[in-house]
Amino acid sequence: MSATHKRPASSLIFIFGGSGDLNHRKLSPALYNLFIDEWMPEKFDIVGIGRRPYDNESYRKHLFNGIQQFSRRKDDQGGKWQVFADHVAYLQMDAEKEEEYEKIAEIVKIKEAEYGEHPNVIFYLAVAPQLVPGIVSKLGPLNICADTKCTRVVVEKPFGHDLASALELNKLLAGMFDEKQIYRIDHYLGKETVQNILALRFANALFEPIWNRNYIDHIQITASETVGVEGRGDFYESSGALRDMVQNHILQLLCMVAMEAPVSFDADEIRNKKVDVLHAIRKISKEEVHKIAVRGQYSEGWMKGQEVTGYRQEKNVAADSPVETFTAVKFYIDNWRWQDVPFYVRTGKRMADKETIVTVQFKAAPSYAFPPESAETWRANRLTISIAPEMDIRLRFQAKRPGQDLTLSPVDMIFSYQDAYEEHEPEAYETLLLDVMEGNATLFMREDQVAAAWKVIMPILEAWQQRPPVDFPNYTPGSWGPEDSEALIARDGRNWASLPEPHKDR
Ligand SMILES: NC(=O)C1=CN([C@@H]2O[C@H](COP(=O)(O)OP(=O)(O)OC[C@H]3O[C@@H](n4cnc5c(N)ncnc54)[C@H](OP(=O)(O)O)[C@@H]3O)[C@@H](O)[C@H]2O)C=CC1
Ligand SMILES: O=C1O[C@H](COP(=O)(O)O)[C@@H](O)[C@H](O)[C@H]1O
Repeated sequence: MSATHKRPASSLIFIFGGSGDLNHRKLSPALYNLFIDEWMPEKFDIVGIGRRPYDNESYRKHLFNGIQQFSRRKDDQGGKWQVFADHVAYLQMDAEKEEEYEKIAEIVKIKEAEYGEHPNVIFYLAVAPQLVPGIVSKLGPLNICADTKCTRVVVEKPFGHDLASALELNKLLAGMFDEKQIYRIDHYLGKETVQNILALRFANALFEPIWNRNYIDHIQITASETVGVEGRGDFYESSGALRDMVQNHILQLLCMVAMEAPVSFDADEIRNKKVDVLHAIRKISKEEVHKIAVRGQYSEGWMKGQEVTGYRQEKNVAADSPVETFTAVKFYIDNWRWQDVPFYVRTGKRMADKETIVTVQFKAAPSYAFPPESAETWRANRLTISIAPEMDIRLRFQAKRPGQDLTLSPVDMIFSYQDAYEEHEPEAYETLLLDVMEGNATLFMREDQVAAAWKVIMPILEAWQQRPPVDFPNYTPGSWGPEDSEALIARDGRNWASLPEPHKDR
């Protein structure tokens, strides 16, 4: 997130996992769109790495197929794809074999000679987390990494499997690279609407005075998905919703909502402010986990007229899997701004709707002169930040309904990206890849942030591991998760907010 972007210096990008799903769906489309928008460097090359037997031509075809399915621009843009594809090559190698890394060193030498300069050399590790330490330790001896200015390594989430493995991975990376070279990616931070939380809070004088425990009743974050694990059973069995979504995306969203004002947009300043929030999250004791955290797993059932399998019937999933596909947690942040304000978060697969939203529920008016029957009062003021797929911000307040009776109803003031701007917003990975090429780490995770986020969830993970679930599967596809999730918030006299339909009460 630079104040202004400039076209990056020449870049040579190696994508470990070049034959994988993430590259097919997200990375290649993002690089293609950056190329069309003229953000790619004048001199660049992309080398996809994998064991599958592609040659350059079949690999480019495979990537174009991904563009047609997943890119925001799905065609060749009048021949631009062909020009872009000339910069793409495939390197078939087994990343677990040290001797094969010479091929990488060779390509770097060739490209240096071709460009007439030392390019940014970027290693994007789009592979399963268990491969990461091996790759990192084999890149070191190539000595390409010694150039701290130009060489960068991008590590996909999940960063480690738990606190201990994350610390170990950090140690390994620190032995090979300078912290400035390491880009721990969390694609939520590249989303326009997530970045806009900072603009909303800190570029307006309007919200910040009331953005605290005196005016805010509670905050909710929902990241629900309608998809199941979609062939990723192998990965998901060692993950689960808490590791997959809460440790990273949701805690990062929570930090954006709860952090103090930064004094600048310097990468470390923003990251310091965010890590302060993680450190202030109230430590959860194992004994209270069952009171503040809920887990769920989807059964087989129906969604939108289609029969869908249960999690335990997915490919590569154990028939008695204890892995959660849903979780809801109540956090508290022990600092002056947020003392005793609950943050309810929930995420799950195969839920009723795809929505990522932050809801800021303000307290009720202190005294209500209107007749009590005129309206429900406590939900009157609410700010809803829709991150995806809707991209808008809605401020809800009470208004008098037209007519002779004194009846109030909530109305929404809406800022919609689509209506407000003609420009198409870039995909998260476009922003993040451009930042990597430019060497800007503001939207990436620092090692202490990753560790602090693991510390927050470790008590839950440990308690759940000690007590396997007895009621799985416990929610049906197309629902809002297990009943316990409703109970978690209802016990506090509140309920989950879903995306408001504009003016539905009219
Ligand atoms: N898919 C997604 O939407 C998202 C994925 N991520 C993260 O990205 C990472 C990759 O995920 P995804 O793309 O889905 O996984 P895939 O299973 O689709 O891809 C794994 C990749 O790793 C490569 N690979 C595995 N073993 C080796 C080896 N020994 N040598 C060389 N290459 C190897 C595979 O290549 P080959 O089989 O050719 O050897 C393949 O390209 C994960 O950490 C995931 O959490 C993060 C956000 C979203
Ligand atoms: O990182 C991940 O995120 C996706 C959800 O991303 P979104 O941008 O579509 O909200 C999730 O499906 C996946 O399990 C997880 O690994």
